[in-house]
Amino acid sequence: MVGTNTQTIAKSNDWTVYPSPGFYNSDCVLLRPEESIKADALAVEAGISSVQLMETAGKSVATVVAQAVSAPSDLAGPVCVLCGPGNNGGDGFVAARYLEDWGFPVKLYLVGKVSDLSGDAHYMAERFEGTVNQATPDCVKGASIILDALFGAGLSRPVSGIYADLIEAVNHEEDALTIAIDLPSGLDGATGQALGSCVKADVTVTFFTRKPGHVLLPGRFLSGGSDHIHVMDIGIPTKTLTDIQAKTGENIPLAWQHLYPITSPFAHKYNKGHVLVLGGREPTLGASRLTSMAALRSGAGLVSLACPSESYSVQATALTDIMVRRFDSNFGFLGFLDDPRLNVVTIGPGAGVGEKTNELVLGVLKRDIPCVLDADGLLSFVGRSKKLKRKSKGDLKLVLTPHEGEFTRLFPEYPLSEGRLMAARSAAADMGAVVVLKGADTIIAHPDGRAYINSNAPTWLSVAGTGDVLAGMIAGLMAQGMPAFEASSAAVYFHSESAMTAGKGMIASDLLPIIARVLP
Ligand SMILES: NC(=O)C1=CN([C@@H]2O[C@H](COP(=O)(O)OP(=O)(O)OC[C@H]3O[C@@H](n4cnc5c(N)ncnc54)[C@H](O)[C@@H]3O)[C@@H](O)[C@H]2O)[C@@H](O)CC1
Ligand SMILES: Nc1ncnc2c1ncn2[C@@H]1O[C@H](COP(=O)(O)OP(=O)(O)O)[C@@H](O)[C@H]1O
Ligand SMILES: [K+]
Repeated sequence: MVGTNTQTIAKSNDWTVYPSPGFYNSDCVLLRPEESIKADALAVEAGISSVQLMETAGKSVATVVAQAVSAPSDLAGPVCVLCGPGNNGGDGFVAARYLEDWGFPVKLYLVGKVSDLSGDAHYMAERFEGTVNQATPDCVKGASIILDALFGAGLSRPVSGIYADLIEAVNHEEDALTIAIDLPSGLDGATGQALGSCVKADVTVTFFTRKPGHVLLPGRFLSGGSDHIHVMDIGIPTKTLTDIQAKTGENIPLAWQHLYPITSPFAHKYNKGHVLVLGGREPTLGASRLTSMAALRSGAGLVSLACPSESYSVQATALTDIMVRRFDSNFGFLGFLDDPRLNVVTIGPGAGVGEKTNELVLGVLKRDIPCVLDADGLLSFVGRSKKLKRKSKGDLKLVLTPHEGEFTRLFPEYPLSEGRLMAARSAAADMGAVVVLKGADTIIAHPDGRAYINSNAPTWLSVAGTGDVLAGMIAGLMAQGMPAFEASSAAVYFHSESAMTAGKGMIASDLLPIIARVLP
């Protein structure tokens, strides 16, 4: 892992000054359908013919099919290739040609006529020497393998009519191995949502990079799951990514490892940051304890838990490694902020929803101290989220970590029904803050439009208190100088890694000792 110590971490959020290497790397970047069509066009401009791209794409699909079976003679039924009206269908014709050459029993079905096809797809259809059959819903019956080449990046409206009937027939054929070319037909590659009917693929073969729809849910599952999505190199030069300037990526270490705080040999607790967590009130006292311990386990030098007098003795008794401090009024809490070493405040877990919490948050923001706002800290702003707005110039100082329920209440103007990615991006841009929209495909959005989609969370991470742990991890990394967007992304990734290590049946406090083991 490449790193830098906290002394050298740059203070800027201008990503043209600090380019995120992930957006220029085909392993990390996720190209939206129109961006992937642009990548194809840029490759053609660079001198690679579009026919060659399609030839390589179709051949790579055939290779994946061939690798999935030990020998063509092992197949009980044919390989059914379903071709649609565009270039995705063209890929299907190429794959069918190779598979026939290699001795596979191929049956190709087209919606419409060869003469309706145009461009490269028409050219590839002419080159196919086998029979072109008319596609009907019955055609996939008894198939051993179904190659789905109906629609890819060019899907432009909800699927209906004969296409919907075909897709339903494909999904009904449960014994067949369904392999989607580029995208399962019907999947919106930008949002991960089905547009009308959608193929449920076992395997997806895509080209150059993954697309957001392969990582967002339900698209990831409709594509066969992360381990069954193959990305094939078809000769598109990586340098096209520099021109495309895509802003969506998969949340993997490549995205942020260059800013990860590596502890210098001269480090001591006072230069590894000091996190202040607002302690809770009855009955959710444990939440802020989880947050403060997670911040400490993530490498913060010092963590203090500031508790209202009524909960002070319980919290002080329960915690050994955290400095527990008492306050009697909001004024008292804000007094803690005068400590110049304190560099991140976390408010929310178990804090209580209402005026007191609202005032505390506004007091922190007024002092311009970096702040992670979770749970009750967010809910205290329902109906008045505009008060959280930050100017997005300079360092980002605010991270909001809502789950879907909190997001919907806080930002009714950005409905999740239009896609989680878009909703998180809009809220981040509006608030001038990092928005971490939690879920099985957590999205980390920056006000400038960049966003990472997380894909390594196991289902068992969804248990009470794990969100409190995440808030502490984000604060812990920010305290060590990692910029808010990258700290949030890294924390989300390692939070899921910790859950993977903890295993099924884990509870939130199990994560705490594991965090330090999974962090670099
Ligand atoms: N352009 C290139 O150079 C390459 C393209 N490739 C393939 O080309 C695909 C993109 O090709 P296209 O842009 O032609 O798009 P598609 O083949 O995905 O589909 C576009 C066609 O479908 C129609 N259509 C869209 N939505 C529909 C709906 N709901 N119901 C009925 N018809 C609908 C459109 O009118 C158009 O005719 C990629 O997904 C990939 O598979 C690959 O061959 C690699 C190279
Ligand atoms: N289906 C799921 N699969 C994997 N992780 C999930 C799933 N649903 C939620 N999570 C994760 O579990 C955590 C729950 O956080 P949150 O909802 O804030 O819970 P709490 O408030 O109880 O701590 C988040 O990190 C979220 O991303
Ligand atoms: K397809």
